Amino acid sequence: MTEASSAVPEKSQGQADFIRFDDISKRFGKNVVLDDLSFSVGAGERVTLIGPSGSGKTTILRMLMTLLKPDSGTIKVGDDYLYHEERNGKLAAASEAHIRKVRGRITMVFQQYNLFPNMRVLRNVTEAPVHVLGKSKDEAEERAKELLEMVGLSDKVSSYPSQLSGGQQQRVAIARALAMEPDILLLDEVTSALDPELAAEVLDVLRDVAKSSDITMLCVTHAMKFARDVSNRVMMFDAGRIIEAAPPGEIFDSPKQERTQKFLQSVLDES
Ligand SMILES: Nc1ncnc2c1ncn2[C@@H]1O[C@H](COP(=O)(O)OP(=O)(O)OP(=O)(O)O)[C@@H](O)[C@H]1O
Repeated sequence: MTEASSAVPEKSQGQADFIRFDDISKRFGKNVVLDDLSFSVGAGERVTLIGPSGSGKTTILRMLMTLLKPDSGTIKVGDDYLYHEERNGKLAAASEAHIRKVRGRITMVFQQYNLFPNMRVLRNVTEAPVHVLGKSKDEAEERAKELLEMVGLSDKVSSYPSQLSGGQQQRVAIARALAMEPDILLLDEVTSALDPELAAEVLDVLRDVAKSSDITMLCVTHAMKFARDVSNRVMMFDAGRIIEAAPPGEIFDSPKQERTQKFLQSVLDES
């Protein structure tokens, strides 16, 4: 079993093991993607997942979104189970109603912004709060305007996504995610498709989000400076296991594992 300690940030008043993965395994055919993986994340903690391509980082985020089911093990968010291994070793998925409840607390921003192309920016942000959270149109619009101001796009509320740069579209996607008032924000390589300048704008917005809220963040990224600024903890994945987990200063300045050193060097060489 691979156990990564969970450092709870001083600022967090919340649960130390808000998100728990216990003995999670997942394989696709012969490809073992997650190998008996256990870790926990405290409420309000910001955790960055790093590691080579194919090491299982996105798989973890997708399981939290219930887009993907583990083969075995238990995943818990707060007091709610997403997947639960029973005594007989069988995997029990939580009920649909239960999953909906947990899903309502988690949102994810993807590498591709996935905005609705036929809707203006404002409606992109209000659509789910109105139809999923049941907010009134006025209330949703008021909040959407605040969020669009926060991401620096007040002047784009009436634009269509195709009229925006990639960085602007990604900032709309962040506003849209936050409009769902999540407890947990999952970020999957959100700047990988962007030029450095546009990526920097998006990362600045995320720095502000991290500073101004107590949202729990799990972030897959190659943007190491951002990870250093924002994270409480960095977890290094290799072949479906966490081989090292530590605060960013420690892992970036004096990684213990040779594999981590090599990976960080390769990221530096790329940039
Ligand atoms: N639906 C699927 N069917 C088959 N194999 C899959 C599927 N989804 C993921 N995989 C495989 O699982 C492994 C882990 O993928 P995952 O996307 O979690 O890695 P990652 O660490 O996020 O990598 P990257 O940085 O490239 O996104 C990869 O080998 C991938 O090819």
